[in-house]
Amino acid sequence: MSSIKTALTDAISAELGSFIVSKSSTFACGGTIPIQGVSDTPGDLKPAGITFPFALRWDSKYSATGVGKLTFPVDPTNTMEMQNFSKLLEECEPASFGYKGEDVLDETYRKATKLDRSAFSVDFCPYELGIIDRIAQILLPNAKSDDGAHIGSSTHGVRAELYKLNIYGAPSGFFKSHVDTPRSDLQFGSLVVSLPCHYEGGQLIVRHAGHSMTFDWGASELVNTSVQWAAFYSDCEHEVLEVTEGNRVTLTYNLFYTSDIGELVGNGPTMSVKSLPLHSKIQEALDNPDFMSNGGYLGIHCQHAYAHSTKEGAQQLPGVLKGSDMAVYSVFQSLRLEIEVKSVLDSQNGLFRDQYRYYDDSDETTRKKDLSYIRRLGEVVVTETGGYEEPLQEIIDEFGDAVDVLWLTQPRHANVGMVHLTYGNQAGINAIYTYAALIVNIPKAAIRGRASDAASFT
Ligand SMILES: O=C(O)CCC(=O)C(=O)O
Ligand SMILES: [Fe+2]
Repeated sequence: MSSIKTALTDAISAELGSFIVSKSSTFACGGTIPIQGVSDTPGDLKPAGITFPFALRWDSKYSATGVGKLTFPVDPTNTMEMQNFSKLLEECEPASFGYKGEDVLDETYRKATKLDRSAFSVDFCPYELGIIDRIAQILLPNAKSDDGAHIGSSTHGVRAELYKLNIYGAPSGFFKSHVDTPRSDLQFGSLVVSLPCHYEGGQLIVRHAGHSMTFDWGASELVNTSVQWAAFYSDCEHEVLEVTEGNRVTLTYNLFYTSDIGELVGNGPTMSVKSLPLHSKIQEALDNPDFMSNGGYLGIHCQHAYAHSTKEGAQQLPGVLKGSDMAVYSVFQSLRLEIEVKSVLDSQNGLFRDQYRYYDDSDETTRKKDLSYIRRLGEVVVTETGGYEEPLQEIIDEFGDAVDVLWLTQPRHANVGMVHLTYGNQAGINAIYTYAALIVNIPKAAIRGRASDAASFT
């Protein structure tokens, strides 16, 4: 690789690195909604951003009517209400969690109780209170290109689906670090709503790419008088620390994309793409005829997980790119470079090392390079071609195009993207992982600045 190319690539990589870090801080958001007044009058207008006390009702075997009722905020001085609260605690069941496709009960991993949504109803609506609009603004940036068109030619809204009521009680309710299992390819996140009721501990910690956000609702003086909430991308690791006093009562919602809702919502913070240092670093490289003079591909592995190997998941991309992925996509798109989300075969785990290398004649120094195997998104490639423990060239060739990609970041989230037969001691089926990545087509120096005429991948 020429030294100019190396210098320019390093400059882009460094800038891209800090850009991803800065944009990676958008992975969770939260808020507080005070509860005021006592109005139960239908049609009484609630002032914006404020809600009235609300009731939870549940199927109760203790109640003569078959229905238990508790009003939030819970008043600890009201003996009747405290009795209702005790009944609720007794009638909740142990909460399981998903592990390798199974529902598992294991108190060393999660100690909490739950009511399924079919067993309760609650007079609380996150849409009415603006929570869902806020999530759409922050977590779905709906990036726009220069001409104002939405990326992926669609705008996305948020649909929140009530999932469970959970109680994490003292002395030791908790949920160890995990990621949530998406319930469909359209699920992108989770919303947790903490109902007003005294407790301590039980901090929710959400992590992504070296950043972490802590929601310590129990420590807030508003814990008794406000609804507090947090939403985050499903692929972000999170945990609930031990509750040391009281009961932490939450509603959880699964968050889904809705597609093509026009211009009604989603006009969240728009980035001024052209003023970004990353934009000028790439422009500088493109202006230099010695940078990738014969054209080629730049690759940026996605920082978030996507359902990139299913048809439904792939149909949503690139419109549903999250946080920093959408930001990076927008920068390259604003430079009028052809950029696509692609499925990349895992070539990092020594599978192809040494076997599949070639010499790049265009470089003065003959250096060995790894080829990347790239394909459109949306399906698991199944081949009956057999291999030994390690996949052979002919298997890999069935996956897609072998391309020389200049990678700027490391892979992160793997999906099974290809399966093939194995022989050896025992015949079987082997899975090869794929990663979702942004692949940018850099035109030859001679035609840069004009519309790219580069061919796209198959
Ligand atoms: O209660 C919380 O803050 C988070 C709960 C959670 O992670 C879950 O239900 O999957
Ligand atoms: Fe979770």
